[in-house]
Amino acid sequence: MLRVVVLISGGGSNLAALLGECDAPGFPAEVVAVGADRDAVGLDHARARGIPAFVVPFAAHPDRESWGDALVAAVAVHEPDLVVLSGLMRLLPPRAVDAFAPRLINTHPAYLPEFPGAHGVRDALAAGVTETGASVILVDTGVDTGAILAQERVPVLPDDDEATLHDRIKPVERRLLADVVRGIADGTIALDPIAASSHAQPDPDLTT
Ligand SMILES: Nc1nc2c(c(=O)[nH]1)N[C@@H](CN(C=O)c1ccc(C(=O)N[C@@H](CCC(=O)O)C(=O)O)cc1)CN2
Ligand SMILES: NCC(=O)N[C@@H]1O[C@H](COP(=O)([O-])[O-])[C@@H](O)[C@H]1O
Repeated sequence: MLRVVVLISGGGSNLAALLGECDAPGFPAEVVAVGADRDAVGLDHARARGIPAFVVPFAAHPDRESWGDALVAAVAVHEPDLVVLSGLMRLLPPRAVDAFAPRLINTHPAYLPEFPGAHGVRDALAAGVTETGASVILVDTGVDTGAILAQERVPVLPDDDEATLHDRIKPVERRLLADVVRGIADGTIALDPIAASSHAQPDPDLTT
């Protein structure tokens, strides 16, 4: 059984969907803990199931690296086989990436490398594209520059706003994430340390 720690920042709807997948008989993974960089309401999805929930407040640390070190320590307690960033709205500093990679993945609501960053849905709308997507990637020291493990196109409709488009993207994200976690657990997806190496140029902002 693959031991998974999920990290979030917000409502955790994608976490809730993964928890539901884990309930299915034969699903080869279990969420053993959920963490956040702030007091995220989504942690209640874990608490309601008796799954350990923890907060490592970014604001409580003098800099990103020290926050990252504290996060690594809090995650390591749970001895994960895989760390899933599912709505963690905080860039991990290089030491934290290196502590977890290549068993570190992220879901993003865009068809990477299109629209990376904190506002992928908003940016797709602003660009006026007729399609965007969802992606699951390995996490490296860049911003959404890791190897792509799964992605799928999602249409943008003329009357979409950020909420309606994001609501169309999320179910695709959830399915892709479940498929990737299942694939990692059953060995059909190999997390290649080379592919996951920090080949990206570290984002200079990551050390602030
Ligand atoms: N080292 C990495 N860490 C993280 C990555 C990554 O690719 N490399 N992905 C993010 C998730 N994400 C996009 O998928 C993302 C989230 C947040 C940001 C960002 O700029 N955050 C700001 C704070 C924004 C805020 O407070 O609202 C920051 O960290 O300073 C960019 C991309 C997870 N971590
Ligand atoms: N760049 C990172 C990013 O935008 N992540 C996105 O935040 C949402 C979290 O929703 P949730 O808290 O309801 O699961 C998800 O769509 C996730 O892909």
